[in-house]
Amino acid sequence: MMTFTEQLQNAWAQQNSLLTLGLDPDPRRFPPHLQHSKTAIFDFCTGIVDACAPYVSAFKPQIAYFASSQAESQLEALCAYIKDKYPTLPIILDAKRGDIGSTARHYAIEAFVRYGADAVTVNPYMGTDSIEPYFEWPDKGVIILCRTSNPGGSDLQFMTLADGTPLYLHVAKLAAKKWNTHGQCGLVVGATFPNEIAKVREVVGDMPLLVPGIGAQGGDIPATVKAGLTAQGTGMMINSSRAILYASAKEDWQQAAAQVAQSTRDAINAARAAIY
Ligand SMILES: O=C(O)c1cc(=O)[nH]c(=O)n1[C@@H]1O[C@H](COP(=O)(O)O)[C@@H](O)[C@H]1O
Repeated sequence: MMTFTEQLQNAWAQQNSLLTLGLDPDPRRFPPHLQHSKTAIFDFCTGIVDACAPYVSAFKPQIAYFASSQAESQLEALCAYIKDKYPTLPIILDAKRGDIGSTARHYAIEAFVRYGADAVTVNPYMGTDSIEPYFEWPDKGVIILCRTSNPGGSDLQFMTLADGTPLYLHVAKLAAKKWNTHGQCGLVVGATFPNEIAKVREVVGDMPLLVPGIGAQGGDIPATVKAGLTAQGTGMMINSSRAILYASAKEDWQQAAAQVAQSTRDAINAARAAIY
């Protein structure tokens, strides 16, 4: 079996894309003809996945959007659909879980066994023992919150330790030096903070970065790419969700989503080309 990072590297090259498609299905924003079916969430997400697959290198379903609609079975079906139709494109389950080890083990089973995800996002603020259970799956990706894209991300993550290191950089160092024993760790660093992306890149070598915050949150693509690219010209899963998913709520919803995915991929690739 391929590891998450091998899968990711292959997908970056095969697709010539660093774009991750975020799957955050909000039924109120679906095209009206899809809204009333019992499988609306599955139908919408698979429609978007099929339209956008040529332009992306990973999929990131956000679990809260499914759970809040009692649609976990549709998330299971969606993950199975992606595995079957796009087996080379990794699934990152965005769950941001964090809990004591015995409970975290169940979150890991949920992500890797129930949904068959290739990677999961986790919250590291309960410490080492809260993320260790995920490492019992040595091939799976564990993507750790570091410098999140939201405005409140600065409240705690930007506080400085006694030696002057900001907390988010301390997390990056722990991830690179202590937690990355299987080489399958990644870090979340928001596109809304390109300066911090560059600082994280300096301390973590080629570790993959999940970078949400372009599109609906207004992050700057060239600045983001410049700050986070590795020497190989890859190293980033740049996520966009709402700007692609809800490009149109009319009959052209799939074409409109594909168009935004394509132009986002192209903008990222133009920024890569300007550097290498
Ligand atoms: O872990 C994440 O994916 C995440 C971390 C972060 O710092 N900021 C952030 O926006 N996200 C997620 O990334 C997605 C961003 O969605 P859009 O703003 O619609 O592109 C959402 O699913 C968020 O939950």
